[in-house]
Amino acid sequence: MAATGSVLIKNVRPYGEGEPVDVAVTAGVITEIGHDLAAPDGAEVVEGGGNILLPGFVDLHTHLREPGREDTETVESGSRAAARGGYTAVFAMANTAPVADNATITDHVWRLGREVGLVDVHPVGAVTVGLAGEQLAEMGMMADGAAKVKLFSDDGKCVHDPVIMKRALEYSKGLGVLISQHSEDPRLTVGSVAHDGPTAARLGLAGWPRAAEESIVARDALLARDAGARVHIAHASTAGTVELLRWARTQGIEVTAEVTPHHLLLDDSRLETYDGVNRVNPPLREESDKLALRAALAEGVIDCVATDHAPHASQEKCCEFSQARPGMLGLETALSIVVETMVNADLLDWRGVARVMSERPAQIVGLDDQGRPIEVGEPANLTIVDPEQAWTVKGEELASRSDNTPYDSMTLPGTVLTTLLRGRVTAQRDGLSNVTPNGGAGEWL
Ligand SMILES: NC(=O)N[C@@H](CC(=O)O)C(=O)O
Ligand SMILES: [Zn+2]
Repeated sequence: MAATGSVLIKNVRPYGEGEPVDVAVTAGVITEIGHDLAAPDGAEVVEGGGNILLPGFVDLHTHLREPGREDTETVESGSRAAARGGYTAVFAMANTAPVADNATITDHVWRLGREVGLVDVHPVGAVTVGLAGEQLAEMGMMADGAAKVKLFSDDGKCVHDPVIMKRALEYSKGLGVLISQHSEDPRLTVGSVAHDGPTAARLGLAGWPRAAEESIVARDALLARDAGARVHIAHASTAGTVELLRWARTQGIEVTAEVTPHHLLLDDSRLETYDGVNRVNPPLREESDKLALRAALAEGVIDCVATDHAPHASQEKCCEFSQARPGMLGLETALSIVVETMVNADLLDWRGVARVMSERPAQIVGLDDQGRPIEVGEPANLTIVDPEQAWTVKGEELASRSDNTPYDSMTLPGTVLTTLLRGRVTAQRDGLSNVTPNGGAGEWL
């Protein structure tokens, strides 16, 4: 019998640096890193094929849809999608049905995640009851529950009332937790479906102005300053938000921010087809915003990548653009989009990928067992990535229960081969690029 989590990972290059090494794992912890290590008795051997070893990714923004919309995603299907994407921890947003605004629900989601066991599922608690923006939820009860909720958000909706947001920030400081704000002034986005720019005007789509986001980012930075609290900006989407973050940092205000893969790769030129798959909140912006977001991520002004994985049923996405639900899948394609937009553009090296996909998100929420360096004594939350191997996305083949990926039929660079959670293999592709005929990505085992 192999000890729990007893694995020998052969032939991998931590952070893509140096000669390949072996990594031995016992009881979920890295016990040795070196050349030609012998497998401990009964250990599972994972062949790395000379590929890159990174710390497992941490997603601060995942929609798992359980409870309530299990037809589109469950904790299990979303966990599988996460593991295949190289993730070892995800933060499951609170806009479920019922809303995760109390400890009964956050603890329920946490337990479901534990039972599935493919990824650490950290439920996000709602900031306000029912996401209605009027009355603060019992944040303390959720923080003290079994799930030990660390991140709170009304995501999908903005905590719009400044008085409520001020109070929530004060509470979050006292509780040692973090609020992630979906920055959108709802009075500026009534009926809006697309970025407020020339494309939307030409296509006759109601525009969502940059100011709807930026005014809330600025306001919340000031509220955080006055409360002496931290605040996190979900899915930053404009060049102006980048400038505001930069300004806030110069003031010593503790604002962190995430960017989604789709805002790094796509822009509103995608809307020409009126395909509902491209509808998302905040909307795909202009090329200049996209380039500013990439530069900000490289520079560290934006801290991390978060997927905003938002599964929807096909009948909710296939309709006329303005009727389609906003949101797109992200977990299984995030690494590839980061490779395409950041690594292949020489904006990030693999240390940088580890920083934005794993280390910074873990630090931002205060996870002490994720986003750790690949060193002896650290938990073996790891992912092996083949940078040379491309794969073609097929919506219906994804582990997600939904198939609303904007990358359907696209061939993307960079493939996740194996993911390990505390030394246990949670996802594995069959075959490595150097052994798979045609260099195509192998099937998931
Ligand atoms: N991003 C989206 O367009 N949709 C998200 C909510 C959100 O993150 O705003 C969803 O829950 O579907
Ligand atoms: Zn949102």
